[in-house]
Amino acid sequence: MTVLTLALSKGRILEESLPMLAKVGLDPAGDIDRLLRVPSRTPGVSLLIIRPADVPTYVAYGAADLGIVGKDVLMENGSADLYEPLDLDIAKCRLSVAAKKDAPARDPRRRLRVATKYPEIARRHFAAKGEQVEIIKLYGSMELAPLVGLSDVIVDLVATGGTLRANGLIETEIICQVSSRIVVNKAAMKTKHAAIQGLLDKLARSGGKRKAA
Ligand SMILES: Nc1ncnc2c1ncn2[C@@H]1O[C@H](COP(=O)(O)OP(=O)(O)OP(=O)(O)O)[C@@H](O)[C@H]1O
Ligand SMILES: O=P(O)(O)OC[C@H]1O[C@H](OP(=O)(O)OP(=O)(O)O)[C@H](O)[C@@H]1O
Repeated sequence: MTVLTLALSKGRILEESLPMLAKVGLDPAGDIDRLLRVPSRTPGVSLLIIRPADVPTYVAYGAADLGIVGKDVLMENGSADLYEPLDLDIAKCRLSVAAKKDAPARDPRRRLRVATKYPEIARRHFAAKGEQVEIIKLYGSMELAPLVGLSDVIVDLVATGGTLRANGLIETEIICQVSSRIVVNKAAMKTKHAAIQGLLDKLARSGGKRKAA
């Protein structure tokens, strides 16, 4: 019988979280190739392997009790429906503004064009500076946009800076630091408190940083 369901962000976060999950017996019990729901090595805890952007939705609706997801996704989609008790300190990067290294000066009467997968974060960032911008929503390869004149700047994740450098872009502003977080369904935190707390304690002991309440 499933006692707890944990939603994992497939891709980079899954790869980076597996060593920590293995330490506490929460890694998949078998091969996860193509499987979307798998038992973990802890009886009663099952795992969902889903796209990062879907994790907050599964947890908010209670289809999963907990999830692992990047702070970038939480900031973009809003996380008011979720508790965020632990910072796992993995998949670390930052959200930044970047532009072409040799970009010519822009006509100040024209609004800055910003290409990004994070329209809400970008809008909030520029609004806080009193700047009205035109946001162009993209789904990947943001670095291409300034190179082909689609946008003046991008808002994207930067880790080593290698992708920016390879494409002749420079980081002009850091918006915030990003790492992966544990999120918890608010109702489950009450109804399954002991099981969830036990799991959070284990993850905290294996490297997760507790967030102030
Ligand atoms: N270069 C990076 N270094 C460290 N962490 C990163 C890096 N890029 C992304 N991340 C983190 O990993 C998360 C997932 O990134 P990943 O590239 O695996 O998926 P995605 O391409 O955003 O998702 P999807 O498959 O749904 O398009 C991001 O939300 C972010 O928190
Ligand atoms: O500063 P760096 O170390 O180069 O990392 C930054 C890159 O990493 C992410 O892309 P990812 O490699 O996940 O590819 P994707 O966006 O196509 O999934 C991000 O979107 C950047 O393109």
